[in-house]
Amino acid sequence: MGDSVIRMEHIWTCFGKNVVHRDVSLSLEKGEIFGLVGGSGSGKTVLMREMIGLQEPTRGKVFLFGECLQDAAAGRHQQLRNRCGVLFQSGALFSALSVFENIAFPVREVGRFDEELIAHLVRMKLLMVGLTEHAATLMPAELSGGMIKRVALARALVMEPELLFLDEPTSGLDPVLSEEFVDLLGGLHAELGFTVVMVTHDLDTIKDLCTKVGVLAEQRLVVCGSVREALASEHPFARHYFHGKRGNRVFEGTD
Ligand SMILES: Nc1ncnc2c1ncn2[C@@H]1O[C@H](COP(=O)(O)OP(=O)(O)OP(=O)(O)O)[C@@H](O)[C@H]1O
Repeated sequence: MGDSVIRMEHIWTCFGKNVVHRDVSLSLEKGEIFGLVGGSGSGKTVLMREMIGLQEPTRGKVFLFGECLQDAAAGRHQQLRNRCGVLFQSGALFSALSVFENIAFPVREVGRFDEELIAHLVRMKLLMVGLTEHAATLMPAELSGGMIKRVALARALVMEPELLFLDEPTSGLDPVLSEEFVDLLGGLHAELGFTVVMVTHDLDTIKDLCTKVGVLAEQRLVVCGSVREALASEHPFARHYFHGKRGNRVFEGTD
């Protein structure tokens, strides 16, 4: 328990009368890949924002790297966030900046690295995500969907985060590119050992990558365990989700 990268204790989130989370608790250990699933509007994004301190739950406590965010002094949140990388759903690259400047952006924000080191960090991360140095000179409009994801991943990794947040990392990719991206992530995870929290609708990603799955339904985390536990859940949403036509095809042979 002391080694949890993230721990949430009895989280309630309410927007006026809209109760989004009702007593949600979870704990993630170092190196885990956590996949968060749930219907549209079930509160996946809000829960992820609460984990990183971008949003305050109505009740309950969030511990990031062992520190309680609610008790942490102002300014400390940013220091803790600097240990995290975030990849937003659409890639969210800055369209007016080159690939180089996009990847360098988080480094420049910290503001204590010289140009030589920045260039080195950017080059390393480009190679890490399977792009050549030539890609650094391109503008986002010149990139394919798969390349955008890779650049966004390079940017999320540039500060060598211990914890990576991915919001639907394979959305918008065709099955082949999606599989390539999942392989890339799996390889980098094995090499670098970071912890991952991802929101995803993609059952293949869950099967191939996730060590733990959380299912949000009816304001609660109705499953929080291994893929096998998720498959065994009796909750109607989980049953429908994992044992629909597609689920059965993806998880065939998994017990
Ligand atoms: N700032 C806010 N003010 C009021 N309501 C909000 C706010 N942010 C989120 N909500 C509400 O919280 C609920 C959960 O939203 P959230 O974006 O976390 O869902 P989600 O599971 O990520 O959905 P999707 O899969 O469609 O992206 C929704 O009902 C949403 O309208």
